[in-house]
Amino acid sequence: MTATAARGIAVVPWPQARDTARQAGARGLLPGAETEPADALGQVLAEPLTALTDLPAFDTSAMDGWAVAGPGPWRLAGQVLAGRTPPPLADGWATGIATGAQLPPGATAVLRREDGRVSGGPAPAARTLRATSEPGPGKDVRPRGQECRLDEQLLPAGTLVTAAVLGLAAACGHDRLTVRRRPTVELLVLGDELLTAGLPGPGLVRDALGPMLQPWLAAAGAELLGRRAVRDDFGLLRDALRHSAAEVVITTGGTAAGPVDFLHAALAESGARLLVDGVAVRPGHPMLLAELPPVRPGGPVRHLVGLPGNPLAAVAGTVTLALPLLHALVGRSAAGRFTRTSQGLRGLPADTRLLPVRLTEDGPVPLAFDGPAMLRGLALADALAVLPPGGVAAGGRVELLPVPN
Ligand SMILES: Nc1nc2c(c(=O)[nH]1)N[C@H]1C(S)=C(S)[C@@H](COP(=O)(O)OP(=O)(O)OC[C@H]3O[C@@H](n4cnc5c(N)ncnc54)[C@H](O)[C@@H]3O)O[C@H]1N2
Ligand code: MOO
Repeated sequence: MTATAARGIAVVPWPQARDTARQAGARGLLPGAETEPADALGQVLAEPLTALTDLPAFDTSAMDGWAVAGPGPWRLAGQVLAGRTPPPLADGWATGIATGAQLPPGATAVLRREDGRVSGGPAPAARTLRATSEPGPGKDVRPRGQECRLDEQLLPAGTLVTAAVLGLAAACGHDRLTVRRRPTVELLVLGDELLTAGLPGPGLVRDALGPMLQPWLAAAGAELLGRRAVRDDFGLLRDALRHSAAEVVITTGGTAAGPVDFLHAALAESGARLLVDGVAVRPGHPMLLAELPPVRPGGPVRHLVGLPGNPLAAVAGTVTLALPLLHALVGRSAAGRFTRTSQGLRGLPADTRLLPVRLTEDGPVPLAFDGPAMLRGLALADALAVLPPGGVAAGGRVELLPVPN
């Protein structure tokens, strides 16, 4: 029999929940805008990155030494430094050249400094260059267009702009990049028992989710409009949902069936449509995803991700629903990360298990303190391993999900 969540939607298998979040985001793909490259870091290319030039843009010396024309020995004429435009080189002549300098027209190869001997008088033209090891045609030359040609597509739309992408974009001549606008996010932290400073006391716990989710979501490309504590009050929560200006509202806590777990009721009163209400995964079982009606008639649909209050369960909800939704809103390609495990990894009979692991030479190693209310294992983890029902046998393939870093 299919397990059913309290509000009547079937609890879905973990892969289906993630797909639903991706599809919801893809329906709301955000527009692209041109930006300064430095501001594009962590955002996603809205258009393919194409080369604005051949790379290299000119035939380039790959070594310090001499540009030579034809077979040796050669007579010597001057030198070419990086940044200069050299005169042509006639057959039988050589010129000193630096790594990265433009090869003179007529040069056929580069002779490395350590492979040549110069003999003869003090005047350069009276000197002769001989090779201890004759360079074949094109040796140590990076020919124009070796890396790419003008207009060639280098990266597809959907690529995350990393430091390496900024470097490549600069190398091929870009002064602006077109990236998707960041999705706006509001984080609502629910629970009267939560403290934002000081020591946990009787019945009181420190809010562990605000400090973890805020930087994590920002690093995932969200524009945080704010993080607010919302008391355990139905009306306050309903109004916070109704009026949030964010495209994605993320709540923590209140997803289950406790006396002050008002999230389902507040969603119902706000006119929300549940897309996921409970997932066959541990931890994180009561996570949910909903569409929220626009704040003003005709405005865009908003989304709500309800993360369970137990901290590791909230992490599970983040990787299952929040990040796939946010990534799909900006069209970020959903490339999976996989590894092999040398030891068997124990799963659950019917649910997916998300397990904090360290990555070692032998594959993922489970960390202790992986209970739903704990973060101690996660804080040492390199990833969360996705263990389908029944687990993964030794030698099997395991999907890895990101953890906050
Ligand atoms: N009768 C049932 N009880 C519970 C069920 C269930 O199916 N039936 N599911 C359990 C599971 S699984 C989880 S996970 C939790 C989810 O609970 P809620 O989302 O309603 O969260 P709360 O009740 O508000 O809090 C649970 C737990 O987490 C602590 N918490 C909450 N927010 C934070 C925070 N920001 N930082 C640190 N700790 C936080 C809170 O104090 C509670 O200890 O429900 C089970 N119960
Ligand atoms: O989803 Mo809950 O995390 O199993 O405690």
